[in-house]
Amino acid sequence: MGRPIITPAEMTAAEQAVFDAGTDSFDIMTRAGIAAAEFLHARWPEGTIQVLCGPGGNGGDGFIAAARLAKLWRTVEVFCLVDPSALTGDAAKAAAQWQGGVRPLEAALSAPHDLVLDALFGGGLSRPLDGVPAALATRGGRVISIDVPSGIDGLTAKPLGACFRADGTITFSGLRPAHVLQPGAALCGVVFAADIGVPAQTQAVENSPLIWGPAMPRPGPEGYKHKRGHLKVVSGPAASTGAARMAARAGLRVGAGLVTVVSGHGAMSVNAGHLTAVMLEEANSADDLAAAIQNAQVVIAGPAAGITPSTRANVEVLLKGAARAVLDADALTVFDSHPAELFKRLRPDDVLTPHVGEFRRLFGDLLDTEANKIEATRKAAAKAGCVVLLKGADTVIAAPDGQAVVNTHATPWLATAGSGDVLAGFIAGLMAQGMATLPAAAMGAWLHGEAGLRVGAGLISEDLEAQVPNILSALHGERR
Ligand SMILES: NC(=O)C1=CN([C@@H]2O[C@H](COP(=O)(O)OP(=O)(O)OC[C@H]3O[C@@H](n4cnc5c(N)ncnc54)[C@H](OP(=O)(O)O)[C@@H]3O)[C@@H](O)[C@H]2O)[C@@H](O)CC1
Ligand SMILES: Nc1ncnc2c1ncn2[C@@H]1O[C@H](COP(=O)(O)OP(=O)(O)O)[C@@H](O)[C@H]1O
Ligand SMILES: [K+]
Repeated sequence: MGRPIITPAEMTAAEQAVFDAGTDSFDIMTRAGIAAAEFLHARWPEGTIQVLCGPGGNGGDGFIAAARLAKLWRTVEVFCLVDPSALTGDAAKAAAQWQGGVRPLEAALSAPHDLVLDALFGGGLSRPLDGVPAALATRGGRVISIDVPSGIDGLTAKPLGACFRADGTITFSGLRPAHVLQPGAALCGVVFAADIGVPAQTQAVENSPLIWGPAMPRPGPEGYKHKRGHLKVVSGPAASTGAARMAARAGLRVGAGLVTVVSGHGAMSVNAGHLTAVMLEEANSADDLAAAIQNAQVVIAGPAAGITPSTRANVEVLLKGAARAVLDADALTVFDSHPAELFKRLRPDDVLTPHVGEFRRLFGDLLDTEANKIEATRKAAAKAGCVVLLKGADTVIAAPDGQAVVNTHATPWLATAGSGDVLAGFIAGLMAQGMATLPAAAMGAWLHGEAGLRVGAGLISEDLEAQVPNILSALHGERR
């Protein structure tokens, strides 16, 4: 599985279960502090360290880490927001482990150092940083944060105000939403999740080949094209056919055995002039489309389809057929004033692939009312009754039963016209070969990100599919 993404509430429940089973909470804090010290020491083996401790558990981890770093012969100075005599519980016990002096936090502002270990606030952040913590957060320099960079809310992934910008973050048991969702994720640096013996239950994971690798389609010696699935892509009108063709090529690249663009008469000649391995079929009415999709396993509708009554009629026809549907772009926007008309037709194995604008049109203000993008996408999937993939630097894929996968394996170079069409093609091409919708969406998003990373600067959407053979060969362990 990928790394679990745990909410603070799930973490608290996991912690409680461990305590109920007899483990001392200070033992857990000790493991956390030691893990933090070892993470810092392994990655940043040189330089003097300022450890900044807050008044709660995060500060407790900091004191334990300071003691461990000193044992590793690192030069450490400890600064605390409150007088150590004011600390209580495990934090007080942790402070007692630190043999050196403790200076007031303010003194850190002018003390020379190479690295900062930020142990001010983690899960207990209750208000924006102010005063000395805010000044320390914004002064720059190399920072390693414990749990989350102080000032960021672990659940919403949003800074409450001033916050640290870390080069590395060590957290425990799994990731928090702030480590994968923006804007928090961009402020965490490299994130390491240490096992401290507190296993948490969650339905959200970070995307990884570990999730879908075992289900990757791969033709055997008995394979032939009809066995690898038939994907059909509904073309836009004559002046906007490129999106459907890019989706179609992407579907073919990931292994669909047959891919056909279904086009109205007016766009036939332009499609015919541009298609080679992808086939072409004419459909001029809803009935034609219903007949055309009968031999398809998966259909894509929406890319550059046009916000027109015929796009809406096409979607309604598709959702009556047996093929699973991948609906993107205009196929979503045509339902913006009556989304319930779409939702009642969707089946659990269909997938919607909105960007944030399209998501808001269908699902209203979920992104504002829910705690974070994972929760918003989950609610959307439950409302729509199918898989929803909400695009972005943090792409969230959720199923109606609450399972969620977050893909951060991507690059901002993917923010370019047509890149979403290619993503829809990857997902649909994998589904056509029989992959279940959620893993196909997760694998499609990962492939899309990997292709984007390989192309890098200068990327245009047409470049993405050419990366697929090398990526798939690597995933299948085949030499090229
Ligand atoms: N969960 C786990 O399994 C494990 C958790 N562990 C560690 O414990 C951490 C959670 O500890 P925690 O609950 O004590 O909260 P923490 O973040 O230290 O802060 C609370 C204190 O800060 C204060 N305060 C808040 N905001 C403030 C502000 N802006 N400015 C000033 N003060 C502010 C707040 O005051 P209050 O809101 O009560 O007024 C309270 O005194 C967690 O992040 C992890 O590092 C590990 O040890 C092992 C496993
Ligand atoms: N900053 C970013 N970092 C990583 N990926 C991004 C970023 N911005 C956009 N993307 C990805 O690029 C694609 C854009 O899709 P979309 O908005 O539908 O564009 P289009 O409609 O032009 O195809 C999505 O897969 C999205 O996740
Ligand atoms: K912190």
